[in-house]
Amino acid sequence: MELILKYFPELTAEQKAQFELLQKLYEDWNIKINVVSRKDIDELYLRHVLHSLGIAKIQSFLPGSKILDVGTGGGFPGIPLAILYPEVQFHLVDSIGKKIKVVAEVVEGLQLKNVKATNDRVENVSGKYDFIVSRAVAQMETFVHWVNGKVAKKSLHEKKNGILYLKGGDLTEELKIYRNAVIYPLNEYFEEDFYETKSVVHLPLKFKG
Ligand SMILES: C[S@@+](CC[C@H](N)C(=O)[O-])C[C@H]1O[C@@H](n2cnc3c(N)ncnc32)[C@H](O)[C@@H]1O
Repeated sequence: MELILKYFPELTAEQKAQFELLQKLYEDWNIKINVVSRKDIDELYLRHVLHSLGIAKIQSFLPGSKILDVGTGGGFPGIPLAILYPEVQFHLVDSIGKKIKVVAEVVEGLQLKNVKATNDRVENVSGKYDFIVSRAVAQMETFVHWVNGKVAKKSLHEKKNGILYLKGGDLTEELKIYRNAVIYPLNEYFEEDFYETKSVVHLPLKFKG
């Protein structure tokens, strides 16, 4: 928890309490439905919560904006971002029902009012979003195909509407067809070794009506 405060010192008392509660909620739910590995539960804040919040260091979300988290699994990056931005609407989607069950329980435990969780493949989701966030779900080319047509026309943020994807390792090959993709290394924001090879990829997407 200190790790979160180290990089996000301006949390409200409610946000601090919500971030703190995450450990217990995931420990309890993981016993019933395994969504996070044991090792990752022990390092929940380093590997999941802070990593998710890396997106906020690249682009902070404006009140009223809409964010889609594709393949959210147990709720990453969507849930930590929803705690950080209570006035932003988050839609968390996963094709596996038991994962969405955990997400729904964690959302209830935290009393988050800005999260909708849907059990479906993202290809079946309609709606327009300012940004589509994700981690560890698919190669960029497949992902772009899935989310085509789900980006809102008007860009209100500093960065153009599109994808903000948490990726690791060398992305040269994967991104070579996307000349407008920008890689933001997270080791410029977080000093822990875990972030040495991690980054956020911003890929603006054109609106398709
Ligand atoms: C490796 S997990 C990552 C979970 C989470 N994003 C994280 O980083 O902890 C990939 C998740 O993507 C989901 N997924 C894969 N293809 C999907 C699709 N087309 N639509 C929705 N969810 C999908 C899987 O069910 C799985 O929960």
